[in-house]
Amino acid sequence: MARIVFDLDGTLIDSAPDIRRVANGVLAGVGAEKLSLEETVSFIGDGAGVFVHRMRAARGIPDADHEAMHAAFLDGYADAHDLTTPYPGAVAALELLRERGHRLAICTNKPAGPARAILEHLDLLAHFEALIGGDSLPQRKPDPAPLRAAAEVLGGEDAVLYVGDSEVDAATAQAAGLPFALFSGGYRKTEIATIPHTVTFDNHADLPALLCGMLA
Ligand SMILES: O=C(O)COP(=O)(O)O
Ligand SMILES: [Mg+2]
Repeated sequence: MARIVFDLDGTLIDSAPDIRRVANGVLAGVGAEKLSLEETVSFIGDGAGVFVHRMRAARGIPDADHEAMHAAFLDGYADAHDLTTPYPGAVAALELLRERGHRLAICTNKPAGPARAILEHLDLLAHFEALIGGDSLPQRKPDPAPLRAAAEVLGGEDAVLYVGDSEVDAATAQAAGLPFALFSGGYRKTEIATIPHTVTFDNHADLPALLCGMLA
C-alpha cells in the first residue's frame, strides 16, 4: 500500500485548452493578441499568478495591469471545464489504484478552487482524500511543503510517491526526498533525460504496475 500524490494539469487532465480559453478572454479584455495552445502550455506549471505574469510578458502588458488581469483570470478559471479531458487510461488507473487500497491525493500549483471544481466536474474528486492547491499554503511547488502537506493529510506510515509531468514536479519530489514518476506526455518544457525521475511513463495504463514496482 502507498500514499500516491498526483499533480493535476498535464498529469491527470489535459486542461491547457480551457486555460487558453480563459487566458484569451482576459487578453481580449485588454485588446491584446490571443495565445496559441503551445504558448499556453509553455506558461503552465507555476500557478495562476506566474501564468498571468508570463502571458503579460509575452504581450508586453505592464505590471500595473497585473492585479486586474489576475483577478479576471481567476474569475474565468472557476468554471473552465468544457475543453478539459482526463488523459486516456488515467481514470481507469485511479480506479485500479484505489481498488488495490492505495490512498490518493492531489498536489497542484493550480488554485485549489478551480482544481476541486474540475475534478468534481469530471466525477473524479471522490478518489482523492486530500487536495493541496497553489494557494493552499504560503509556499507552492517546487517548495516541498505542499507535497509534504498532501502526504500528511493522508496520514499513516505508508510510502509516499509523487506523479507529475513537469520540471517543477521533479524538483518538488527531489526537495521532499520522494520517488517521482514522470508522465512524458504532459506539459514539460525540456527533454526527459534532463528531468530527474525515478520512472517515466507515456501511457497511464502502465502506471499501476510501475508504481507497484517503485514500492518493491
Ligand atoms: O496551474 C499551473 O500552473 C500548474 O498546475 P499543475 O501543478 O497541476 O501542473
Ligand atoms: Mg503539471
